[in-house]
Amino acid sequence: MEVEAARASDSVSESRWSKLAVTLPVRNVQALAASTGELTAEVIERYIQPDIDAFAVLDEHSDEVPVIDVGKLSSPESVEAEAAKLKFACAEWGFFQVVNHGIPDEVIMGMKHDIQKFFQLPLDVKNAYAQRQGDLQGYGQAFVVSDDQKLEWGDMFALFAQPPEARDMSYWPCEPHTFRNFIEKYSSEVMKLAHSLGVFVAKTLDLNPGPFEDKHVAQFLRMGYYPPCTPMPEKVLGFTPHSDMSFLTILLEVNSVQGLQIRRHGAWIPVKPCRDALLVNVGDLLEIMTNGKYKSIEHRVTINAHKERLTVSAFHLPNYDGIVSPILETREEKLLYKTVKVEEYARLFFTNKLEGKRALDHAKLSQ
Ligand SMILES: O=C(O)CCC(=O)C(=O)O
Ligand SMILES: [Fe+2]
Repeated sequence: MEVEAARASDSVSESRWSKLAVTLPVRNVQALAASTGELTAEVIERYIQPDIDAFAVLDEHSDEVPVIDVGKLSSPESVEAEAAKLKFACAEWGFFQVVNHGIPDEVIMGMKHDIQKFFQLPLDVKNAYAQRQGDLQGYGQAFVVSDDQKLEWGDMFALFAQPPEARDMSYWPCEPHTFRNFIEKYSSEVMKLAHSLGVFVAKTLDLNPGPFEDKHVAQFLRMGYYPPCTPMPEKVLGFTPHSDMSFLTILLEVNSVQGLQIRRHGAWIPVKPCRDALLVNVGDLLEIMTNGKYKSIEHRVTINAHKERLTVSAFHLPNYDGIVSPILETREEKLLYKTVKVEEYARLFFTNKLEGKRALDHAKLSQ
């Protein structure tokens, strides 16, 4: 009975998330990159990013992203020091690597293997999977809202995952044949991790974990494929600068090819992929909930001249029908953000092209 009820209300929320993913059809970049003869100056023009060099890239800071050991957060002897590191990471970086995250190695290895196989499938096979779940499951490029907009040098396959007891996997890809099973396991494990990180995050602010636990009942999995760009890798981006709408995002860097850069003190810091870690970032909704103490940081994806990059982003989102409110630590604390309706915030986020932090600016109270 309970599962049935969850299914009914979740499917309402599911179809409502799906209405947001409006995007114009554009060419598949993987196919384009493979057909070098077609890469004329005119074609590539649409991908050239005029502001790509606007800020310095500081390679020398690339191994400074904080590392959080989940094992240490769970043990009474080490929890205090590790929680202090977590607090610093969320407040000062908005990004951190997690090690000892508890996700079994075979799940991560299986997911990594099958994703690479999946992207090698013919385009029509991938497209067919994308059309099976309406707008919720997509293949190609998201957020293309106008014909003259610059395009990103990457494709994605995205799908929506409910909590394990309510999910419908019948639309998920089953090629290679183990893929659906690995997506299911990976998605569940990452959801559990997001859940426990949410609780640890609440503890670092001495807040009641309740509201932090129920803020990620839905998950979008975005599998990204960024082909090499032989003619001009330094002029294109796999993902333009944006902050994530989520509560927490957890990123798996499938083949450890570097590409992600995060905005810090006005410059871009490349993040060095770490084989045994997952990369976590604070999303807009967590910034709002913490009244700005934890930061949803802008990031972008650069492109390699010779190597493809594959990633899986797992965005953890609250219920579509809910609200997110800033939670204050003390009565004296000044309120800096509005309470947002998830539905309205999502609409704002998805209908604006992701230019920096525009959606989040709307949630700030003018001082
Ligand atoms: O693929 C990546 O490295 C990051 C992608 C990203 O920023 C996102 O999916 O929001
Ligand atoms: Fe992102």
